[in-house]
Amino acid sequence: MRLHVADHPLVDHKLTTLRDETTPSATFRLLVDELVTLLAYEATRGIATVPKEIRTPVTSMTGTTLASPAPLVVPILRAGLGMLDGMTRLLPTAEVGFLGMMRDEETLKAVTYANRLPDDLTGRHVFLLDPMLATGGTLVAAIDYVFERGAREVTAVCLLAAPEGLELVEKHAGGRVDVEIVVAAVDERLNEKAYIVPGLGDAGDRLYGVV
Ligand SMILES: O=P(O)(O)OC[C@H]1O[C@H](OP(=O)(O)OP(=O)(O)O)[C@H](O)[C@@H]1O
Ligand SMILES: O=c1cc[nH]c(=O)[nH]1
Ligand SMILES: [Mg+2]
Repeated sequence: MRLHVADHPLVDHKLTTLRDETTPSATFRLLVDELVTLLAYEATRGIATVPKEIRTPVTSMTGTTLASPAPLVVPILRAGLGMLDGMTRLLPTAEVGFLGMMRDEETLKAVTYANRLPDDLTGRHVFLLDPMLATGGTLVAAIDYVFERGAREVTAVCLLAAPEGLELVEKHAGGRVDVEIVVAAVDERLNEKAYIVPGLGDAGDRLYGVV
């Protein structure tokens, strides 16, 4: 497993406003979108390409284009949905699948309640989108889900990760070179309710309201 922590003043600046409890939903959504675009640049660094012959107005040349099959972007509902537009803006040829997962706040286990993904993901590079990697239960389940369907490579794009969650993913997929996590920041710890500290609260609620 590879971990990439974004180290950029713009990311830190936007993340600070995102964390601020006085930031309203509308601004929160805008910031998530902007942050994902910045992270997407890093997350797509290893994307497969093939040479492409083209003619410029001046001469012919061998350029580069994305390889087939197209990458699959999978937001993990609800909160991951707030990251979708920022990702597809940079990767417009990607296809999109959906995974609905929620953490049971009693057991902290991830429960899958919706799945709209192709059954066969053979050869696909899957980008999982979820702002929060807390205990890691949700991400581990999502990684298993797409690998069981034949995905070639998984890149998880998250805003915040807790060390405990990274450890769980490492334990589960540590030996795999085909798993990468790209994150804006790694926070201090989880609190007694398994919320990330200092964190930003419940990402889904801050994006879409309390359920
Ligand atoms: O790492 P874990 O401990 O599994 O927790 C992280 C998960 O919790 C949040 O979703 P939540 O269950 O709150 O659903 P929501 O997006 O609908 O709010 C978050 O968006 C992750 O999916
Ligand atoms: O801090 C946390 C942990 C899980 N889910 C969230 O939305 N926030
Ligand atoms: Mg939530």
